[in-house]
Amino acid sequence: TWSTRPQRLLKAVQKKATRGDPQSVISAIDNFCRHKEWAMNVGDEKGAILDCVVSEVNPSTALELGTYCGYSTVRIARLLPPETRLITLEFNPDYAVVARQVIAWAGLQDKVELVVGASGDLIPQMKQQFGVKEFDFVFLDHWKDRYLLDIKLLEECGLLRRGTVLLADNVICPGTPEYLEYVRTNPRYESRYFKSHLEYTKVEDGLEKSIFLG
Ligand SMILES: O=C(NCCCCCn1ccc2cnccc21)c1cc(-c2ccc(F)cc2)cc(O)c1O
Ligand SMILES: [Mg+2]
Repeated sequence: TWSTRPQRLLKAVQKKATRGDPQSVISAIDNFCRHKEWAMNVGDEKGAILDCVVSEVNPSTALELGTYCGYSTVRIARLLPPETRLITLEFNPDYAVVARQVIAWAGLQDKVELVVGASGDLIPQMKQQFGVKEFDFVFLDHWKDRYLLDIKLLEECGLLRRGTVLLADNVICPGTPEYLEYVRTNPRYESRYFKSHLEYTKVEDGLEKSIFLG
């Protein structure tokens, strides 16, 4: 039976990275994706911007939509102080199996709660089921046509507060035009575009940082 790309990425982490060393896990994935097989991690260039925003926000409770193999999960969780938590949602159970092992290899499993399911079903459960009061930071990296629906859902569920920072991947490639239009024109958001490139390529892409003004 053939292995999948996420399984081959995990093998590269287990071969090249040091257990308990998040930076070595990040480097192992970036090297695999740059030199062996492209994969849709946020990557090192956009990842550095993600690091800056996470460090600036220093969130107590963070949400990631779209775990994939756990690359951005590790990037975010490695910057979180003790007693803070990152909830990450993944729709594809096979991706989740790989991501759990990548996150564990980095030694970050105590900071991360990986939940398998669809954002539309899980976001309304965040307060009751997951004991979340509100999110300080949200990283959007899932289905591009769900970004706008899901920030409206987060608003409706009272999960955003004045100052919550939303950071969206792929606003140029593959692109999220309705989302961009909304956060850039709605007076309840203060938005800024960070120009970058599609992971491991020269194609333009970028991150949109939007602060919810309440
Ligand atoms: O599609 C992308 N990501 C989403 C994958 C599926 C997420 C599913 N999912 C996860 C949680 C969750 C919760 N609820 C509902 C659904 C949910 C993506 C694609 C590209 C890309 C690909 C080809 C190309 F030629 C150029 C660019 C680059 C990226 O960086 C990406 O992120
Ligand atoms: Mg992405």
